[in-house]
Amino acid sequence: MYSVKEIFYTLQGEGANTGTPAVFCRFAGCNLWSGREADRATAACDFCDTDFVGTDGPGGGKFASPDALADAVKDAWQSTGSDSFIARAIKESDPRFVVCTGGEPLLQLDAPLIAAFHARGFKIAVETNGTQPVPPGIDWVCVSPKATAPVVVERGDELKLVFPQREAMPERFESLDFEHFFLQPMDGPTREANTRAAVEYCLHHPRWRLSLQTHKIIGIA
Ligand SMILES: C[S@@+](CC[C@H](N)C(=O)[O-])C[C@H]1O[C@@H](n2cnc3c(N)ncnc32)[C@H](O)[C@@H]1O
Ligand SMILES: Nc1nc2[nH]cc(C(=O)O)c2c(=O)[nH]1
Ligand code: SF4
Ligand SMILES: [Mg+2]
Repeated sequence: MYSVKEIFYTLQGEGANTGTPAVFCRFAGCNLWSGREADRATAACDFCDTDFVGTDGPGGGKFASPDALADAVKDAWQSTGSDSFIARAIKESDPRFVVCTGGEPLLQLDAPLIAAFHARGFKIAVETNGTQPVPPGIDWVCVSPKATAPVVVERGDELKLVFPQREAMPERFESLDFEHFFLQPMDGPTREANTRAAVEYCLHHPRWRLSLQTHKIIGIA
């Protein structure tokens, strides 16, 4: 059984794949925060910008099998919500991309679900907090470490650090085995100052690049 908050089709807004069309599969639940505001101040991760509680979002639900969830993701591919726009011809040969996020997706994403996505022609990306081992077969691994939480994932495609975090400064991570290193300004009341600080850090440490949450800038999901 998989618990999914929401499934939606949009452009990846962050990191090296920014601008890439993808189905987002947002799994419910996280090991670093309950998702309740009352617990935020004492949570291991206290700046989360996401509602991942329950299964009540668009396309969300409880899925009894890998095939059921992978079919729902496939049905969401190219579902733009504006059907009158153009007649859509979905080519089986087109690349398909699913971003598994949450919540913490690696509490639920397992080998049978990876196989079910691949069987439907999807490349699979994951957005993870790095505290859970990554199962084999995932095509793109994005790790976003959180201050006090132990990181067990030491390699991947991109390391995307929300900045600044007092106990997770970039120097702690730059010896890990990632292809891309990004700083993403922490959204919230100090977002503008955080953005200026991230720009400054990248200018002084050029192996780090800036990741903006472009979907928020342009007002898409
Ligand atoms: C909501 S998390 C879900 C996936 C996973 N639990 C994780 O933390 O990577 C998706 C991405 O949003 C980032 N994020 C969460 N809250 C943020 C905030 N306030 N500002 C900027 N990025 C944030 C996370 O660091 C992560 O890269
Ligand atoms: N457009 C868009 N891109 C994203 N990249 C990572 C997201 C996430 O919440 O994991 C996200 C999201 O919520 N929307
Ligand atoms: S680890 Fe990810 S999903 Fe969990 S609270 Fe932090 S940002 Fe949100
Ligand atoms: Mg998001």
